[in-house]
Amino acid sequence: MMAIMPSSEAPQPAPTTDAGRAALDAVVADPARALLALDFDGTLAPIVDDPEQAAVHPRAVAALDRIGPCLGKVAVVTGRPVLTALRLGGFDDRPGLSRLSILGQYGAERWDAQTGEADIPPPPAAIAEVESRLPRLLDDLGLGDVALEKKGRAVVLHTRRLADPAEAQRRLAGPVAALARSHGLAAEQGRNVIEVRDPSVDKGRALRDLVAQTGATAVVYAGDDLGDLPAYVALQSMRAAGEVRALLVAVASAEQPALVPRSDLAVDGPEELADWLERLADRLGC
Ligand SMILES: O=P(O)(O)OC[C@H]1O[C@H](O[C@H]2O[C@H](CO)[C@@H](O)[C@H](O)[C@H]2O)[C@H](O)[C@@H](O)[C@@H]1O
Repeated sequence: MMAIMPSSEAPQPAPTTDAGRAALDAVVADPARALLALDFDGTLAPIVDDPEQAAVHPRAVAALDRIGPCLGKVAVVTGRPVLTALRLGGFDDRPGLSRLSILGQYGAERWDAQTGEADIPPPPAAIAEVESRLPRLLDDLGLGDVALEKKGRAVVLHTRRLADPAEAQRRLAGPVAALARSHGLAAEQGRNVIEVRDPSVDKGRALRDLVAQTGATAVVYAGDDLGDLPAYVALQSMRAAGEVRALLVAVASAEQPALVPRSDLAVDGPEELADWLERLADRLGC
C-alpha cells in the first residue's frame, strides 16, 4: 500500500540559494516577524486579455486566508489602484486576511483591512495631459487599437489583444517614452503593456517602508514582471546589509524571464505559486 505523507512534511519547491533557504527557515522559526508580500497580476492572478477580468487564483486566496493569522504581515504590492485590487482580489470577505494591506500604484496608494480605509493621494496633473495626447499619437502610429487603461495616477497602453503585441510595443516604446518624459513622467515596460506614471514611487520603496513599519526580519516577495525588480533590488540590498532575511520568488513565464535568474526560487505561473502557498501554510501549521 502506498504511504500517504502528512501535508506538513510534503516536499515543496525548495529555494535554490543559501540566502533563500535561510529566509524560509527564519519565516518558519519566527512567523510573527515575517512579511509575505505578493504582486497581483501574473503572480496571484493569472494573466488575461482584459485587465478588468483578472482574478486571484482561488487556491491562492484560500492559502493566504490560512497564512494571514500566522504571519506578522501579508501584503499585496501592485501596480493596480488599491480599490481595483480589492474589487478583483476577493480578499475582503476572508477572515484570515483581516490584517491584509494592499499597496497600490507601486506604493503611492494604500488600503488596510484593519481600518477598511484607503489612502489615495490626488494624481499628478501631468497624467491627464498625457491621456489627452495619447489618442492622436496612437492614430499617427497606425495603432489606434491599443487599449488604454486609465488608473488615475497612471495610464497603461495594452498591446496584448493586437495581432502582433511585441511589434506594437516596440513601435510604441520611443514615442511614448518621449511623451512621458516631456511631462516629467516615465514610460515603463511590462508584459504587453507600457505604463506612463510618476517614477518617484516603486515597489522597492514601498517594501522598505513596509519592513520599517512592521519590524519584519524575514521577507518573502513573489513577482513576475519588470515592475517587481525594484522590490528584488531593495530586498537584495537589505539582506546584504544584514537588515532582513529575504526569499525572492519568481513567478516564471515565457513572456518575462528577467526575474528567474535573480530569484531564490522559481515557480511556473500563478497555479504553481498557489501550490507553493498551500505548502507554506502546511509548513507553518496554519
Ligand atoms: O504590479 P502588478 O500587480 O503586476 O500590475 C502590473 C500591471 O498589470 C496589469 O497588466 C497585466 O495584467 C493584465 C491582466 O492579466 C494583462 O492583460 C496585461 O498584459 C499585463 O501586463 C494591469 O493591467 C496594469 O495596470 C498593471 O500596471
